[in-house]
Amino acid sequence: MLEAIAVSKQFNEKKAVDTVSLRVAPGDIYCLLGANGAGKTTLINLFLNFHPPTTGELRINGKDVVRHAQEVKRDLAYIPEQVMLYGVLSGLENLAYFAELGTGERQPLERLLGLLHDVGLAQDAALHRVSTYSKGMRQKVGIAIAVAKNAKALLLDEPTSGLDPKAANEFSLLLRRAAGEGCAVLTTTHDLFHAKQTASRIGIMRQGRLVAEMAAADVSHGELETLYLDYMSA
Ligand SMILES: Nc1ncnc2c1ncn2[C@@H]1O[C@H](COP(=O)(O)OP(=O)(O)OP(=O)(O)O)[C@@H](O)[C@H]1O
Repeated sequence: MLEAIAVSKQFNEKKAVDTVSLRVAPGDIYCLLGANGAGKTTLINLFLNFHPPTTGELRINGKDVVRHAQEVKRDLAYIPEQVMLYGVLSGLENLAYFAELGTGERQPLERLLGLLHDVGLAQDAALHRVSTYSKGMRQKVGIAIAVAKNAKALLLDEPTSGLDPKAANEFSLLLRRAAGEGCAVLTTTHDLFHAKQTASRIGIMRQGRLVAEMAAADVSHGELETLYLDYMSA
């Protein structure tokens, strides 16, 4: 469970996040939409405890992310726009390293290969250096790391930007699978189509505020686009 409770973040004169409350239950995929500068990344970074909120509270599985930073880290996985992996290591070696870092235990080779297979990374590719990978392949290793860690909460910042439609679709399926295993997923995106395809809930941010929330099933692609543009021009 991810919870933001009346969270604000002020940077000097700028209120980047303004009194935002939201909740992402286990099994939910919550997509945050909003124009450049709306505050989406800042909200993700607050959950990651990259900086503390000015007011309000953020909780992961009921624990305050600032006061219980170490415990929360164990439950959490993060996939930024560019997944940070060691380029000189293979996908398999990266997974082995980060899975051990995340769980404190060395993972058996069969499990690691199984995870990479499950996220759709071919075995020969898994043995190549990550520096030769496409963005989509790096994202797959990122998801495999999150699954290996048994993350209860998954945060993603524009994960599908720059992915081709097939890779973006595969990525959506992987997110759904992670959610199906009980993970609470919060992701930002500029891609309305991806949001509608992937999310169970959609939120729209504008100038730091969460101005709309809806169940993805309650809107068509067209309605979501109209609603989004209405909010952006309001
Ligand atoms: N560390 C910082 N110091 C000062 N201002 C910041 C900082 N981080 C973000 N901001 C400001 O906060 C506002 C929200 O930025 P944020 O990156 O959260 O927006 P966003 O919705 O993620 O935008 P984008 O879609 O372009 O990624 C912007 O006006 C930005 O300039």
